[in-house]
Amino acid sequence: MRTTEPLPPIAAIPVAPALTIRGLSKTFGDRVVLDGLDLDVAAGELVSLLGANGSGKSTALKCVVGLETPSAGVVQIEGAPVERRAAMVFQGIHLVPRRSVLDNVCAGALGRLTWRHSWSTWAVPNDVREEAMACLARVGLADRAHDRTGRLSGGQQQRVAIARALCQRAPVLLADEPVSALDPAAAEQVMTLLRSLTNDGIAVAAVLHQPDLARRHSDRIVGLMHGRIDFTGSPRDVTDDLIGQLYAADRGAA
Ligand SMILES: Nc1ncnc2c1ncn2[C@@H]1O[C@H](COP(=O)(O)OP(=O)(O)OP(=O)(O)O)[C@@H](O)[C@H]1O
Repeated sequence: MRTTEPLPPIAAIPVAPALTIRGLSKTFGDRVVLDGLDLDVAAGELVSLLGANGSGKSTALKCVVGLETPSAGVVQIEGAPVERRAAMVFQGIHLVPRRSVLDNVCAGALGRLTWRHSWSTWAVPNDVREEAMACLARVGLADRAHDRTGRLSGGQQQRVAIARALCQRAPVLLADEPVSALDPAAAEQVMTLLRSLTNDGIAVAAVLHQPDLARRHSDRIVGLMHGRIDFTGSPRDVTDDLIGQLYAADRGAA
């Protein structure tokens, strides 16, 4: 099922979704990468974004989290401007390997600490360390809190990155190819974890290159083509044909 119908304007939405994107556009030079993207993700929903290389998936997430500045459009979290309220995990994980697992998770709280606190652990208040420990317990790694992060496997490090995102207390978690570098068992574990976060009311948007994982773990799958939504539907409705068309039609966009 293809949907080309635009989503309603923000003013007409009775209860704001966790994440609302309207008319999001991004150009790099004369290249249009996002072309009026509309997307909602509800609290407690996991939405997977599929699309060929270059279709604009990562750019869309970066615009939400503030790593790119949109050329046009509106992004809101719970009906308000974004302001650091979306957390992001990446394929490349982006932890500090020499620091302890707990230090890395505490870093998620840095955005809300005063200038007197710093990356140094002794300056991190006890309540933040306790919260970071709870986030680590949530991802099943409390027993590794004092290990050097670089000693953990890729799948474990991705779970630490998710714990750091939880420590940010963001209602929206964006995951850009979170399992692309992982073996199948670790990928399954990370997707199961992301899925479980929706039970806590977190809205999750994940860019994936694995349609099977998307089908098994998502509430909704969105296909992106040339920076616009090509289709959106439940995993049951997103057929192999539809996915095949998504990748075939966009071939060469990257
Ligand atoms: N900072 C940038 N400057 C110029 N072009 C960029 C920049 N970032 C992204 N692009 C271009 O925008 C297009 C979309 O990139 P994006 O990373 O969003 O695609 P994607 O759908 O996530 O692809 P992939 O699946 O390969 O990660 C690509 O052609 C890319 O080269």
